[in-house]
Amino acid sequence: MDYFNYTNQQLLVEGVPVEDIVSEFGTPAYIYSKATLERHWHAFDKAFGDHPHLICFAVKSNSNIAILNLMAKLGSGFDIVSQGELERVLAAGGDPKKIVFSGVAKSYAEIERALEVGIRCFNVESIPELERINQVAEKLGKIAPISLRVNPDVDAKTHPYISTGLKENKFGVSVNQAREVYQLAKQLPHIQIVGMDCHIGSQLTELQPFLDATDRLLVLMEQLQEDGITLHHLDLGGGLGVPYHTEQPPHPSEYVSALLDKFKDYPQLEIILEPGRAITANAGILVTKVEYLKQSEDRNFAIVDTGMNDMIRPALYDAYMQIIEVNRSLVREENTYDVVGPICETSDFLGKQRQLAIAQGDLIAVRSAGAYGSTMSSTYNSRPQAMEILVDGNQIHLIKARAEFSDLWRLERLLPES
Ligand SMILES: Cc1ncc(COP(=O)(O)O)c(C=O)c1O
Ligand SMILES: N[C@@H](CCCC[NH3+])C(=O)O
Repeated sequence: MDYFNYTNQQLLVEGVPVEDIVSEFGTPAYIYSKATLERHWHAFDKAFGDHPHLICFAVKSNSNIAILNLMAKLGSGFDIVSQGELERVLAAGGDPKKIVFSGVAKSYAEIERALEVGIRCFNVESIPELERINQVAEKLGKIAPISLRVNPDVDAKTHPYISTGLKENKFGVSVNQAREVYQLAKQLPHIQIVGMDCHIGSQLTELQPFLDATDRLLVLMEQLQEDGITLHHLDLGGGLGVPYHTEQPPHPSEYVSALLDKFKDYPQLEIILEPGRAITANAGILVTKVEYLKQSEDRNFAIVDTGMNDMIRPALYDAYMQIIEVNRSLVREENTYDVVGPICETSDFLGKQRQLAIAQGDLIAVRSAGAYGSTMSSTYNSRPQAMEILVDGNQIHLIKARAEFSDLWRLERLLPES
């Protein structure tokens, strides 16, 4: 069941007309469906059956505290990449024992805080980071659980900016060096080796790169066994894509069952996944109002009240996001529009050359906006970020209000009078 659908040509979220939500709260607004978030999380979790596993939701895809709280209630773990994300997860009631900490630049303070709260493990991305973790753990009198992020040198066949598993990328330790690094880790007194991880990229639409990466990790895991190192878990990262347009990525259940095929001989080995986009993207839309329709010699522009400050994916990756009318019962002439925002940048577009039947004042929605939308937003041009709303059946929750203008400079200071 799709919780975003049209009834009488009105866009609804879990049965609630988007127009009603907007008339109460205004625009621009991210609107999420709780039932969709839950369904997507369960699709991963259930597909594992009895095999030991942990779904660690990638916080970077959507870090709204209400959504993290929802994930925590489902029993989810979390993949974090900063102390900020750690504090959010804790504030949302997440269990520290289910947190894995990725990222290439963990600071002393971040490592200290993570050890203090007792996270599940550090996904270590380099030798100097390993040494730093050992040093901080020694200072605190603790043993740090670690997994080594292995860069398997697999082409994820995605946009180059979101491909992470090639040897020219900054992430992880090369698959050829990893055995040595594990040897080093074994000798460090405040390090406990618990696993191995990889993450080869985001918005992957094919299974093969995931399977190739898994094969490489399994070979390495066997070699480590010869070296007297037994892993408790393998973490295969996130990255499963979603249909933004014409893509046909595998369903989470198909993806998990293809992975599980590789682990038939390892019934005790816990598998961790770090999905972000596949849980959140299609659980949210970004609703915006058409301020102006402008005709130039060359184009028709639909100028809306949100743009790259709230949704940067089209500007950053030339990403295609579907744009739909909220009320299709209105009588409007259909036209081809570039849908652009208010920001003073030529890259400030949400979509180009789109067929839309709209007039000034109408509402339109950017689909698949639940992932990497609000989390990548900014206040550029001093525009408060879009509010966030979660629909739960017939209940509508404002989960992030739109800032007042004065909030925008709350941390800034006037110079003293001279
Ligand atoms: C280490 C790590 N894990 C998980 C994710 C989540 O990826 P996705 O949202 O594509 O599932 C990312 C982002 O690409 C990541 O860098
Ligand atoms: N932010 C990206 C994905 C990168 C994921 C983080 N490693 C996107 O919107 O598609």
